[in-house]
Amino acid sequence: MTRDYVISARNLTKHYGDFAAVDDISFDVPAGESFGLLGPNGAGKSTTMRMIGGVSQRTSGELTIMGLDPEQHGPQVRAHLGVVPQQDNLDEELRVRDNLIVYGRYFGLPLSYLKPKADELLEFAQLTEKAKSKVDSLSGGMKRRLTIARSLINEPKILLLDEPTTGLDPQARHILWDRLFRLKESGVTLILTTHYMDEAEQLCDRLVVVDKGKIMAEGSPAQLIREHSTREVLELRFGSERNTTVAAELQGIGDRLEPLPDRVLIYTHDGEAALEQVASRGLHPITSLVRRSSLEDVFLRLTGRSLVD
Ligand SMILES: Nc1ncnc2c1ncn2[C@@H]1O[C@H](COP(=O)(O)OP(=O)(O)OP(=O)(O)O)[C@@H](O)[C@H]1O
Repeated sequence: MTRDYVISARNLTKHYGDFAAVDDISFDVPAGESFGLLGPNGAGKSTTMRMIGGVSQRTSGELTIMGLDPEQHGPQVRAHLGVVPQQDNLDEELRVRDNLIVYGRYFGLPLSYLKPKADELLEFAQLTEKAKSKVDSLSGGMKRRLTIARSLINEPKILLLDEPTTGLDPQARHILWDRLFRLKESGVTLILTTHYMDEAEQLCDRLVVVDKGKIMAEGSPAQLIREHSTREVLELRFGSERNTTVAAELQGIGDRLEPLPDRVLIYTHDGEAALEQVASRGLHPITSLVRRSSLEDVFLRLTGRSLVD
């Protein structure tokens, strides 16, 4: 069966001593899909990525990449993979274009291929004008794009992206998302980890929600929201003292109530109607907001915690 999927994990487990960083997870990724692991810090996302990349040994379970076990066929598997690690590990001493060429040499690729390929990738990463700049003069977003360009030097079928936009400002994130979207359109399978629900919603066809090494739910962003949350959410702020105590007075409004330290969430199919009910009980929040449910709500529902600490 595994030949239908570019990645298959069965009961994949990784222990550090007694601690299960990845705890019996199974998933399959078909070719061309953009697949995400969404979860908070420490959920086991990077550990899973390292096992896929063949740089960390699993404790038990099965894992195949393009039908091959990365522990037994490391070089063949790596030839299909592009890897974008959580921390950029560019060669700061080298100029931008040379980073691509030197990296390509590790794969044994000839200069006759690498020179035009580097130019093509710089164009793709919108870094052509920076070709001769030193890496340390680039912004965070540019470094990230260069790392992605570098990961594409061997024309991988699968791109592993560990937290691709962590630490970037909104504009830099949007440029990056656009580039990743183009890669997906060109047929590259994207595997990404993120703790940003908006990133998961933007980029992932399908994702697994992970927490404490386990898969809590799996589906497309829309499916997950449909299955684990209501259509709308009414967010009320009563002030830090009142948010938790007011919950008793809100009982019965909407489908579910979630009192958080900074706000109260009311899950409902009709936020405006719920807000009217709140007012009819003589309760007056400082602010109120009706919004659509997001993956953040799914995560809160499944784990009782927020995605971002
Ligand atoms: N080499 C290691 N030795 C011991 N424990 C480790 C090691 N690497 C990771 N862990 C632990 O395994 C758990 C999962 O870590 P992992 O880095 O996979 O999480 P993550 O979901 O990627 O989060 P982050 O975004 O913070 O990297 C964490 O509790 C971490 O402390």
